[in-house]
Amino acid sequence: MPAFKTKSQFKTSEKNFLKVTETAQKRKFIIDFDSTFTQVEGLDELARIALKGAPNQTETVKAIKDLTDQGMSGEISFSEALSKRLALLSANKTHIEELISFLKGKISKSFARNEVFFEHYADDVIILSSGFKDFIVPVAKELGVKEENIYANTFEFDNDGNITGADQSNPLAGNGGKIKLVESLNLDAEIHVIGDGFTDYEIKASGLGHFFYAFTENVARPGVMEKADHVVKSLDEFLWLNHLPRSQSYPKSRIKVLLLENVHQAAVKAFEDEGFDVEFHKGAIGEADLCEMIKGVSIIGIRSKTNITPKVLENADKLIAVGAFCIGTNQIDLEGCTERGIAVFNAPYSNTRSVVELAIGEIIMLIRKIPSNSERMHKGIWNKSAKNAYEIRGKKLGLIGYGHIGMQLSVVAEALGMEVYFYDAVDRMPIGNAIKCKSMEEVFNTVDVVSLHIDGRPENKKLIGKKEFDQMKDGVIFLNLARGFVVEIPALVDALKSGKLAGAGVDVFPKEPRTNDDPFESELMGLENVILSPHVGGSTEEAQEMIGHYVPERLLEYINNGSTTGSVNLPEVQLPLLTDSHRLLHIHKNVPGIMAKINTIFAKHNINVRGQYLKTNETVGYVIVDVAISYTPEFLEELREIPETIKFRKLF
Ligand SMILES: NC(=O)C1=CN([C@@H]2O[C@H](COP(=O)(O)OP(=O)(O)OC[C@H]3O[C@@H](n4cnc5c(N)ncnc54)[C@H](O)[C@@H]3O)[C@@H](O)[C@H]2O)C=CC1
Ligand SMILES: O=C(O)CCC(=O)C(=O)O
Repeated sequence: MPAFKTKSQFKTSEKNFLKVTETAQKRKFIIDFDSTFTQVEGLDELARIALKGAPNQTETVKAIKDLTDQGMSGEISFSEALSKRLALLSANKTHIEELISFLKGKISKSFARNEVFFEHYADDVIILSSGFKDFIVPVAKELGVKEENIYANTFEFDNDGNITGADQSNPLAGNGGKIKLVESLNLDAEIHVIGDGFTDYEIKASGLGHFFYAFTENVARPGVMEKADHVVKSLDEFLWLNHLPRSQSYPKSRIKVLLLENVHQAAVKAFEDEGFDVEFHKGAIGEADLCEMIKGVSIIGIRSKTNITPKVLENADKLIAVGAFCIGTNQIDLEGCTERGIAVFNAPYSNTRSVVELAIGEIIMLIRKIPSNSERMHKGIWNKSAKNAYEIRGKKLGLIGYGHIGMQLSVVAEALGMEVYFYDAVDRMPIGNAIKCKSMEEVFNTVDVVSLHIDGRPENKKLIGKKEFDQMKDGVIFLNLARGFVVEIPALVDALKSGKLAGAGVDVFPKEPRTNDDPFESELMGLENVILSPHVGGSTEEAQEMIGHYVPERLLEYINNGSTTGSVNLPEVQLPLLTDSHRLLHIHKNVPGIMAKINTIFAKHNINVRGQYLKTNETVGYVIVDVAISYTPEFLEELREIPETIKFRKLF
């Protein structure tokens, strides 16, 4: 799904609507080029290209960059910065050609996705830059800026095409150049200036501009930001503030995404590429801190150790969606999320194989007594013996929980020659030759290896205790790679010490450290033939990368399009792409008569409905309506004010 609308996706009706909603006041938009229209500074890049391979390249490029920064932040005068930079450049016309093609790929992301604005306001967009027309014109024209509206310096060349300086007759080559230039234009309009530098602010300060917007998508200069009427992280924000045609109904740079527990960088990139305001933390966050951090956050990404509790939700004033970058969702108050219309997504199978491989590895290691052998070897003790070491071939594996992981483990274990027995709370079809048992006890009485693969629902707390260990055969191997709280640890310790269990593999614990800097403690530490691992069943590069793509895709589909595919708590709806309409997303309490109320409001306002979708579960209903663009704010307000409304969003 394309993240943003392209120009061609804005049909005539939408453009007409946008025309109607324009303010009567004539506006001109004066836009800076370097680090605003493009992500980079043209002269810095020209230096990099021209000095490629030169012995002093690094120092000279740095010196030029420093001068750019000093000039932009107002530390030295503009003309001083420019003349010093030109003196350091050893560039010619060929380098400019290379620069142009480089800059075309470096147009600021929020500019590139808002071609509709440049098209609509072609007569009113002015590029005003202390850079050089030689490279600005071809790049700005990419978005339809008119050449006659581009004001910048021009290079001077010698006969061999080498840059020798700047045309000094151009007012932009000197101090206060932007002010002089705007003055000369005699613009009879409300002037909005957008830029990242001090000279952009000076237009407003001189009284020639009405508003100054510090543009921080590429570079944030505190000295400039503090002077601004508005600090805008993207062009989307500027367009939204001014009710101008744009590709995002609400600027993504104002939507905060909080990613915790070191989720894969692919996730960070997915949100940053779309312009969201992303905050990333390596560790989990405790309830008290999270209650503060969650304020203003629209999307949160967690793994298994951050608890989204009722108290956290009480503080979640803007939360739209939760992404669990794992399988389990027991750490999330799902009921609370549903009541608040917060969509929860997880990654139901991206790490399944990783857990299965670890379980197989641990079964082999434990049945061969490798942990105790290895420990002795590290102490210099050689004890070569076959006593109580076995093959897994022909042994009986018992699975408690026969879901995604249980089933895949069943297949792999059979391929290695094990016989599989399983018990699941739900009537599951056996895969391969696996044998379904009627109870956990039946499994425990039968097998040589017990492996837990149940989920973390509250009823599973302390599912396995003394009684269950007693039901197992003597000398069994026991694995818990599911959730720590499902096993009574003192009972497990007793079973290991008494020899009832011959060994155990434990990956999950009732109390796990929140970060890698916190200590781990457990009564299981130091016991013979026990493998302890720090909840890494799903922690492989492959699984984490897959999850890092999968979960953001679900979240972005929901945020951008309204689709709830894969949601664990909201009714699932897979929606078509939105074209030439506005989409209204209404989550409401699922009570009798609610649809009648919604439809009455549509009828009263004579709304032209282009598509309607409805799905419900026991608690909530999710209705999505695509409408023609000619509706009124009162219509939206009435929908929002239906007492049963939980959440209401509009997308275009
Ligand atoms: N150690 C790790 O890093 C990882 C741990 N996990 C844990 O593994 C669990 C299982 O994952 P999947 O197989 O993908 O989940 P799943 O939802 O596909 O399967 C769980 C199965 O357990 C069954 N079940 C639940 N309670 C039961 C009970 N008391 N008795 C019998 N059956 C019961 C369910 O009916 C279901 O079939 C996850 O919920 C998660 O807690 C998952 C991934 C990584
Ligand atoms: O990788 C994690 O943080 C959690 C893995 C897990 O337990 C799960 O996927 O449910």
